[in-house]
Amino acid sequence: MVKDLIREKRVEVEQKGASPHQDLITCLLGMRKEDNEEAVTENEIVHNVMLVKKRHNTSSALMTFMIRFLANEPTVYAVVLQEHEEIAKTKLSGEYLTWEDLTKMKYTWRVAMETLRMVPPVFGGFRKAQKDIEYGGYLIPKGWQIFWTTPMTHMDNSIFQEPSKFYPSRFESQASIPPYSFVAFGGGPRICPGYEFARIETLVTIHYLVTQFTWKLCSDNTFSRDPIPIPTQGLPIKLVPRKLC
Ligand code: HEM
Repeated sequence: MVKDLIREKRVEVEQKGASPHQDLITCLLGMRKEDNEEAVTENEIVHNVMLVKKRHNTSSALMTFMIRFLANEPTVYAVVLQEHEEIAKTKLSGEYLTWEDLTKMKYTWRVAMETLRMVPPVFGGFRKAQKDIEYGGYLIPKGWQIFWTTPMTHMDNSIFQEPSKFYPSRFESQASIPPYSFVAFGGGPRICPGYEFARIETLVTIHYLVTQFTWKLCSDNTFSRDPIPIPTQGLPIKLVPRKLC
C-alpha cells in the first residue's frame, strides 16, 4: 500500500508538477545525490513512513491529554492562547508557521512536558545490567533485565514538588530538574529519536487548535492504559470555531 502511494507521488512530482515539499514522501523523493540520482531508496521511504505512522500513537496521546488539561486549567489555557495569538498576529492569512515561530512557543512546550510528566505515553522500558549494580541496598547482577518506569521519578515529590498538581512553569528552569528525572522520552543512547518531530507536530497542532477553536469536554477525567494511556470514554469535546464564539 505504501509502495503504491510512493508511485502515485512520484508521478505527481515528475509529471504533474506537484511541489516536492508537499509531504514526507515527496520530500524524500526529491532528495538527490550530486549526480542527480535519488538519494533515498523506495524501501527507505517505506521504512520512514512506517516509523512515523507506528510512533504516531505516542504523539496523539500527548495531544489528547493536552487538550484535556487545557480544558480543565483555564489559567494555563489563557497563557497558551496569548502565546499563540501573538504569533498569529504576525502572520498573513494562509502563511505557514516558521522555525522561528516554534521557538516562541516556550510556554506551550512546558504545558506539553507537564502533560508528559503526569500522563507519560510510554510507561517504561527495559534495560540490561552491563555489570553488577548495587542500588538502594539491592544487588542487581550483571545480565539481569531491569524495567524502568516513568512515574517513579515523575511523581517523586523530592524531584517535582506537589507532583499531582498540573504546573507547567516547573519546567521554566531546566537546570532545577536533575538528569534522568524527566524521562518521558527515555534517556541515554536509546533516548527517543522522534523527540524533535513530536515537539514540532504538537506545537503546530496546538497552535491551529487554540487560534481557531474553543472546546469543552463532554467526558470525565478517567483513563486507562493499553499500554498507551487512553481516556476511558474517549475524548468527546464540543468544538466551536472561535470567530463564531
Ligand atoms: C510524545 C511523543 C513520544 C514519546 C513520549 C516517546 C517516547 C519514547 C520512549 C520513552 C522511548 C524509549 C527510550 C528509551 O528506552 O530510553 C522511545 C523510543 C523510540 N521512539 Fe519515541 N516517543 C514519542 C514520539 C516518537 C515519534 C514521533 C517517533 C518517530 C517518528 C519516535 C520514534 C522512536 C523510536 C524509533 C524509538 C526506539 C529508539 C531505540 O530503541 O533506539 N518516537 N520513544
